[in-house]
Amino acid sequence: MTLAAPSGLFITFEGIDGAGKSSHIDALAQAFRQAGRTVTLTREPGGTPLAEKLRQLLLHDAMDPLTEALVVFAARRDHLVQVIEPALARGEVVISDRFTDATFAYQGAGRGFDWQKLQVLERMAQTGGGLDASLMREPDLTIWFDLPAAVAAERLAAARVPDRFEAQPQAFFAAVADGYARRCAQAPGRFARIDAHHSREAVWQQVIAVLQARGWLAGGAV
Ligand SMILES: Nc1ncnc2c1ncn2[C@@H]1O[C@H](COP(=O)(O)OP(=O)(O)OP(=O)(O)O)[C@@H](O)[C@H]1O
Ligand SMILES: Cc1cn([C@H]2C[C@H](O)[C@@H](COP(=O)(O)O)O2)c(=O)[nH]c1=O
Repeated sequence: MTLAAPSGLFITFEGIDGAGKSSHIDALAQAFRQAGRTVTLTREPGGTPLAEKLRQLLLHDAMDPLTEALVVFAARRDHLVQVIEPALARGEVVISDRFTDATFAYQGAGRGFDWQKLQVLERMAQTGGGLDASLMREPDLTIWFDLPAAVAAERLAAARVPDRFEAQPQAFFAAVADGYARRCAQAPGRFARIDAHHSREAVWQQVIAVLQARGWLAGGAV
C-alpha cells in the first residue's frame, strides 16, 4: 500500500512593518519540519532572483503608484510560477512573509491606488502558470499580525535604518492596517487575526493555536 502524499499548504504572514512576524515565521517553519513536513520558506517581494531585484527597486527607488503596483505583481508572478506552485505541487508547506494582501494594504489603502484595479491585477497574476486556468491562487491561511501603528513605530525606531516604506509616517501605517482589516473582512475564513501587542511567547501561543484549530499541527514552543 502506498501512502497518499500530503497536500500542499500555502500560509502567509501579514502585518504592518514592525508588527513582529519574523521570529514566528521561522518558528512555524521549524514546527512543520518537526512534524515531518517539507517547508519552503519564502518572502515577498522576493523569493526568486528576479523578484529579489524587483524588491530592491521597490524598497529604494521612487516610482508612481501604478508602477509600484505593477512591480509588486511582476515580482509575485515570477515567485508564484518559479517557487510557490512547484512547491505546492510537491505537497510542501509554503510559508511566505507577505503576499497579495500586502499589495491591497500598502498600495491600495496606504498609497490610495484603486482597489478594483488591484483586483484585476491579482486575477491576472495569480491565474495559470501551473494552476488550473479557472482557479486563482490564494493562501490557505493568512496569519495577520495586528498591531497599532504607534507601537510598531516604537519597535522599529530602535531596530534598523528605514527603507522607503519604513520611513513613512504613522498615518500611512494606520491606513495600511485599515487595508488589512478590509481584506480580513472580505475573506474571514482565510484570515486569522493575531493580537500582536503582547510578548513574543503570548503571540506564539496565538499562532500555534490557529494551526492546531485547523488540525495542521500539534503543540510547539518558540
Ligand atoms: N512581541 C514583541 N514585543 C516587543 N518587541 C518585539 C516583539 N516582536 C518583535 N519585536 C521587535 O520588534 C521589531 C520588529 O520585529 P520584526 O522584525 O519581527 O517585525 P516584522 O513584522 O517582521 O517587520 P517587517 O515586516 O518590517 O520586517 C524587532 O526589533 C523585534 O525584535
Ligand atoms: C509584498 C509587498 C510588500 N510591500 C512592502 C511592505 C514592506 O514595507 C516591504 C517589504 O519589507 P519586509 O520588511 O520584508 O516586510 O514591502 C508592499 O508595499 N507591497 C507588497 O505587495
